[in-house]
Amino acid sequence: MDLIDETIAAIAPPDEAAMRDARDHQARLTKPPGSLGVLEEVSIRLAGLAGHCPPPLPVPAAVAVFAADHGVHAQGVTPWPQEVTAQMVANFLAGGAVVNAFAAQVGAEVTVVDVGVAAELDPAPGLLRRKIASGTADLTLGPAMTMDEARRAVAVGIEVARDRVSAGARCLLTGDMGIANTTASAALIAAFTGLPPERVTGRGTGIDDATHARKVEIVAAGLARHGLPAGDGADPLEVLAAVGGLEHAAIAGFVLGAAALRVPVVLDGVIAGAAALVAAALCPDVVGACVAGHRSAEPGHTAAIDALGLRPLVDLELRLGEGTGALLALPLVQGAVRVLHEVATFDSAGVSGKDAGDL
Ligand SMILES: O=C(O)c1ccc[n+]([C@@H]2O[C@H](COP(=O)([O-])O)[C@@H](O)[C@H]2O)c1
Ligand SMILES: Cc1cc2nc[nH]c2cc1C
Repeated sequence: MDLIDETIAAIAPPDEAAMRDARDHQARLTKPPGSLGVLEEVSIRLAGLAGHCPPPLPVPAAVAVFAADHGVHAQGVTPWPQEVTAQMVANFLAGGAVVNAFAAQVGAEVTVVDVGVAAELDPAPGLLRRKIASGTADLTLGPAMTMDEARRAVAVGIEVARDRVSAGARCLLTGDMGIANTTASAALIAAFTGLPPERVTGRGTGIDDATHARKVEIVAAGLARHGLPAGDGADPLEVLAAVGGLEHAAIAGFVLGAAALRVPVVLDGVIAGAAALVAAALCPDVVGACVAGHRSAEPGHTAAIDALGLRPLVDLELRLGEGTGALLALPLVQGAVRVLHEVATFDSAGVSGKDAGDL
């Protein structure tokens, strides 16, 4: 068995008994039942993932920003030059990007992973050089990746998840950087959900109506070129190789790796949503490890998290990527679990429950 198969084999469904314990415990805490809304559901899901209640506090946290370039950039789907990918990687490493500010705000470690940046990057502290290829090929002309490249990029993500957890992380967050990657994301989301390109293709970093119309055409052409959506029997890795990016592949692996280790993974925006669809197609139980950090402004992101059955914690019209939406959600996830550890029960605190018979 290779690393991908071994990782998938290690993923199991949520532990129902632990979820029941968490639900019962929530009902005994000194608050009206259900008053923490969606956060109660998060705490119950994380108990199911851990296999016991309370689950470990998701502290410390580590965000991995997977960076890669895209051959479909040549089709004019984004106003930004491709070299911005490498330039932003340098900015992340210098500590000057929004991801750095938000990570500092919530005490998360930042790792940047070059899984497919077109330019050669010099060694730097905080940079993992795991380049599989110097960007993908143009998905409208042929497969974006070979199957071997796709598998090796997924393996990179699995290894990064494993290494961050070995280094002590108890919560993983996805991040991405890749000019043109919202086009590949839209193609993946259309391929996995069956929704038409116009429903899942957004404006990415910001494009005018004419460029958006062209982007929808490019997504449609890419899907047609590869016979997608291919239906239930399709190999998810073939779909990934056909229209995905190297960072999508690595993030799919990162999600699989987190799920195998039963460590929660907070998903960022549309790129993570597309990658999580790949991971869930490979192994539906990965969803038990996933928390949707936020809802991105990209329409395809809502389609992806709906298909995964996930509810976003933060909804601020963000469309940056880098892991920024996941980082903003992190204190919510941590607070949800801390409640199970620290809040007194009605019995222990001597607080009266509702009178029997009251409505
Ligand atoms: O996370 C999101 O939902 C998101 C939405 C729009 C844009 N982005 C970021 O913007 C870049 C891709 O945008 P584009 O327009 O070049 O496809 C890439 O670096 C992403 O991290 C990210
Ligand atoms: C400046 C810039 C920063 C980004 N961060 C993530 N994607 C990005 C795209 C651009 C263009």
